[in-house]
Parts: sequence; structure tokens; C-alpha cells
Amino acid sequence: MKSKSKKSLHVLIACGGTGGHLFPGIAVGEVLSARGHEVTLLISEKKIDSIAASGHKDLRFEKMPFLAMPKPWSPKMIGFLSGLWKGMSQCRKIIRDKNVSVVLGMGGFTSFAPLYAGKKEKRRTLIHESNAIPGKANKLNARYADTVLCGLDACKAFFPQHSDVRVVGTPVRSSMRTTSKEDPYEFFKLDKTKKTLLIMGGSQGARGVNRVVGMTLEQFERMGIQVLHIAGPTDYEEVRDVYAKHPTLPQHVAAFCHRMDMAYRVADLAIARSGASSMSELAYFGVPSLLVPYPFAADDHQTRNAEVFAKEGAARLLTEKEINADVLADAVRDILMNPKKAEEMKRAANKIAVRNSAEKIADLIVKEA
Ligand SMILES: CC(=O)N[C@H]1[C@@H](OP(=O)(O)OP(=O)(O)OC[C@H]2O[C@@H](n3ccc(=O)[nH]c3=O)[C@H](O)[C@@H]2O)O[C@H](CO)[C@@H](O)[C@@H]1O
Repeated sequence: MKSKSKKSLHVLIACGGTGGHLFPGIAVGEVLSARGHEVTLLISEKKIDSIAASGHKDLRFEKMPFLAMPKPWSPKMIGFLSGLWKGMSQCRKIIRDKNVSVVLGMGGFTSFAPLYAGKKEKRRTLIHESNAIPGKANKLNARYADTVLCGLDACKAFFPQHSDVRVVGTPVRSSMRTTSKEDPYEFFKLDKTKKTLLIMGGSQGARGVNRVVGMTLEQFERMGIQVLHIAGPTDYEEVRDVYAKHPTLPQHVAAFCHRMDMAYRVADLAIARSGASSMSELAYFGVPSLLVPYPFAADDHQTRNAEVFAKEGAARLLTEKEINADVLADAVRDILMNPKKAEEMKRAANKIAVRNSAEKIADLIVKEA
């Protein structure tokens, strides 16, 4: 990371609502603070935001009562619009009081009010879209953004009207990028001599994947592998109880993991949802993956994300409909018992990674503010 730059800015990063917005926002915030800039991260009152923020005590977070956008003619629309109006006034006040120079929105409706307020206050505004296709919120946010940043090349084509669109990758937190001397196997109490399968489902878990994996544990046991399963806070107890029935399978089950760097370092293969941040981390750590897109994600964007990795040979795409215990076991065996294939996938994943994405974004913020 670079040293303190000459002119110190105050940057407002709107990144609430889900880990997929929060962690890339944190990554940019970390780089800017290390360079001596002031950063305020706006998050929502959702539990996941508080869990994620609790691992980053060095950064300044502010909670805002953001509301999800209801259907156009829903009676909830009145409450939504008045909440939005209040949010905008609050954001304009924060921008003026803190003398904010730049507003960066990391996606979702939670970033609309800050971004719009930034535009009204005549500050520099940027948005980041990490998925292969932009969400509704970012399509709208783009109208108020001076610069549109895309995580993946595939996304660029969705902003044909915008005059400043740049592909910068999706940032990975600096805590993940620093080399740690800690032994990840000891960290999770796992066996160094065994192949490790990581199961993860985005910041809030993945029920469909959790359940099928539960039915595949006997086959994993027969393969002689070990499993690190991040179940998500909602499903944790159910998943833990299923694993308890397989005491001879080496395992570590957690509700949430604050050290995903450790998880990626032990993983020889991951079964994961295809959320953009998880994927950028899998690429960064060169972990081959079986991606099972969340079938109800807006505009099926997780399938589009997974297709990018599958096309490059970094992952295999499996739909939630097609997976069962046998399909999953075969797919795992096919990669874990085939070192050449695993190595090719690892290399392909590494090739996709944009290692300095957070620095690229910080540079654009600072140079052009
Ligand atoms: C269901 C859904 O629509 N999810 C979307 C949501 O992401 P969602 O938050 O579900 O998932 P992502 O994969 O993008 O991000 C998960 C993040 O949480 C972190 N993590 C996860 C589990 C854990 O125990 N510890 C931990 O730190 C991961 O390291 C990663 O940084 O926003 C993303 C960005 O727009 C989209 O790509 C996803 O499709």
C-alpha cells in the first residue's frame, strides 16, 4: 500500500445490505485510510452488516435505516419513498458536515440515497457493480454517477450510454491479502495431510447447498477428504447436527467465518454460491470451484457470474435443480482425485483475479477528486 497522499479527502462509501456490497467497500476503505484519507462506511441496520463490520474495528461505520424497494404499485411504496426522502436529507447533511468530497456506491438500493445526495451536493460520485449483469439499483444509480466501475468485463456492455465506464475487478479485503504466518489447518483443527473441501454460501449461507451436502457426507467420508463448512447463521444448527452424525469425517462447521483468508488457504476445492465477492476471493486464492448459483437471484445474475468462471475453466457450473448427493460426489471426486485438472482450474482462477482492484479504485477516487 502507498504512503499518505498530499491532499486528504473524506470519502463516503455506501455499502450496506449484504456481504457482497460490504466487503468490497471495506477493501476500498482500508486502502484509502492507509493512505491517510478519512472514510465513512454507510451500512444498513441488517444483522449481517453488524456481523461483518464487527471484524473491522479500525474503520468508521454509520448505520442508516435503508429500506428495500417494494413492487411499483405496492402500498409499501409510500413508506419507502418517505424513508428514501429522509435518507437523502440525512446523507446530504453527512456530506456537508463531514466535508465529503467523493461518494462511492457499492450497489443495491442502500447506495441510492447517498449517491443521489452526493450528486445534489455536487461531489464526485462513483458506483461499483461486481456482477456480470448490473442490478436494477445500479442501473438507476449510474444516472447519478460520474464514473461506473465494473468488476467483470461482461458488465461493461450494460452501460452503453455512460461516458466513463471502467473495468477494475472486485476488491478483496486487505486483511485477506496480507500474508499470515498462522497455520490455517491448526486454525480450523483440520488435518494437513487430507484434501479439504470448503462449502460456503455467500454472506448469509445457502440452504439448498447445505441440504444436498448433508446428504453427501457419507460419500465424502469414503473419499478420505475433510470438510470445512460455513453454513450461514440461519442454518448453522441444522447443519451442525447433520455433521454430528458423521463423527469420523474430519470436519469444521461454522455459522460465520471472520477469517475467510484461512478458509481459502486450506481449500483444495470449494462448493459455493456465485456471489461476486466470493468469486473474486476464490480467484484471488486460486481455489477451483463448483458454483451453484442462487436460483432466485435478481435477473439470475449468479448464473451469469458463474458462466464467466466456467468459460475460463476456473469453475464448473452446477444448477441447484440438478444437484443431488451423487452428482455432487461425482463432481467433487472428478476434481479432487485428479490433480492435473485441479491445477488447471487453480491456474485459470488465478488468471481471472484482479489483485490490485482496491488500489485501482482508490487511485481513481483520489486522482480525479
Ligand atoms: C443472494 C444474492 O443475491 N447475493 C448477492 C449478494 O451477495 P452475498 O453477500 O450473498 O455474497 P458474495 O458472495 O458476493 O459475498 C459474500 C462475502 O461474505 C464473506 N463471508 C461469507 C461468509 C462468511 O462466513 N464470512 C465472510 O466473510 C465472503 O468472504 C464474501 O466477501 O451481493 C453480491 C454483490 O452484488 C451478489 O453477487 C450476490 O449474488
